[in-house]
Amino acid sequence: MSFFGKLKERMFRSSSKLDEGLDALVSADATSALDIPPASPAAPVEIAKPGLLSRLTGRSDAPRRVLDDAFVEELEDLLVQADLGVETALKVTANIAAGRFGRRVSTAEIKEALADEITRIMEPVARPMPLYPKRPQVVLVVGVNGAGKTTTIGKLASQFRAAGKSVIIAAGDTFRAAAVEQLQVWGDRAGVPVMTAPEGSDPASLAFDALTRAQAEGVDLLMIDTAGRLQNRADLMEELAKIVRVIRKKDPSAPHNTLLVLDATTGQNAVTQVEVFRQMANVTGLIMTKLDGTARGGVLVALADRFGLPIHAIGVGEQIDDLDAFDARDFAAALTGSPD
Ligand SMILES: Nc1nc2c(ncn2[C@@H]2O[C@H](COP(=O)(O)OP(=O)(O)OP(=O)(O)O)[C@@H](O)[C@H]2O)c(=O)[nH]1
Repeated sequence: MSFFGKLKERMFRSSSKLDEGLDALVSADATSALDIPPASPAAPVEIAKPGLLSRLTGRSDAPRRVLDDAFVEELEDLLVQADLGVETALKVTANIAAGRFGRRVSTAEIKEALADEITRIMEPVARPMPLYPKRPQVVLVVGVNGAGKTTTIGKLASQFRAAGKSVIIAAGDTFRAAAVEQLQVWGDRAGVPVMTAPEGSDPASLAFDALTRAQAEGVDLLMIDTAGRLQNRADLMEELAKIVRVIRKKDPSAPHNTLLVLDATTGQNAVTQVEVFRQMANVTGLIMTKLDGTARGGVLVALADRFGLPIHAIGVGEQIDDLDAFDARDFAAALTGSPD
């Protein structure tokens, strides 16, 4: 199945609030759409004519609604509810209204305009994780507990292996035995060695050992998992800083990527997480998990608009191949329910 097909099917298994909301927005006024005069005499008159005439003229008899102040306000509200965030919602709505204000618009036109706006915001950030000739390339993976770090590392490792790269994983969340075990399971699935350390031991020392081994073996990629206990921010910050300090003793240019894994189902909370982790680490890219089965994917638009950080991939399921490259137009189409 195509990326779009899979994304659309999975993203909206739980139904898109945005898609349905847009339908409701326009049809809310549909009965009166035929009777309302255009707001501005200069505006083109687009009166829906049902039946034969509309078919002969090629015009759609889909419901239309005048794009007026009330419509703009409702659209803003809808976008805020869809997790785009207030700032982005206002900007996107203003851009859609520009040039259309006072005109009758159909749902299809609004969806297309919205998809275009979202694509414009997302296109610059839709970037795969860069691969460098530098060996080993050190990839630090950060994010709160449960965001999907372990799963994402497993999926990424599997994709890198399939692309012919050699990979080592370091299980840096040494405080949770279950997290280490889980990573080992993913390592086995991906066919990648996982380096572990005794429970409660120093993750920085594990990272150092893992980099030493990766250098000795000439491995292409070293992926370092980290803890995600945000409850004690100062400790976590120190832990991440120490990992970076220590691996830089072996390679001053490391880490080459710091990936922040975010859970789409947390909605606007993801914005706070980006802010917090950017203070703790030099985040170079994002991976958004659990886009399947959530109607909260709109937060990605807010993140792109606000931070401009590359979105390397999205998680659309729990299986090893459920990690896809991020495609701006496909995402916008899936989110708004506009045609592919
Ligand atoms: N539906 C779905 N579930 C996912 C996805 N990614 C991860 N999960 C699930 O989310 C849960 C948490 O994922 P983990 O990979 O354990 O998250 P973590 O960030 O490593 O969490 P800790 O191990 O607690 O630090 C697991 O049940 C995963 O199967 C995804 O893209 N879609």
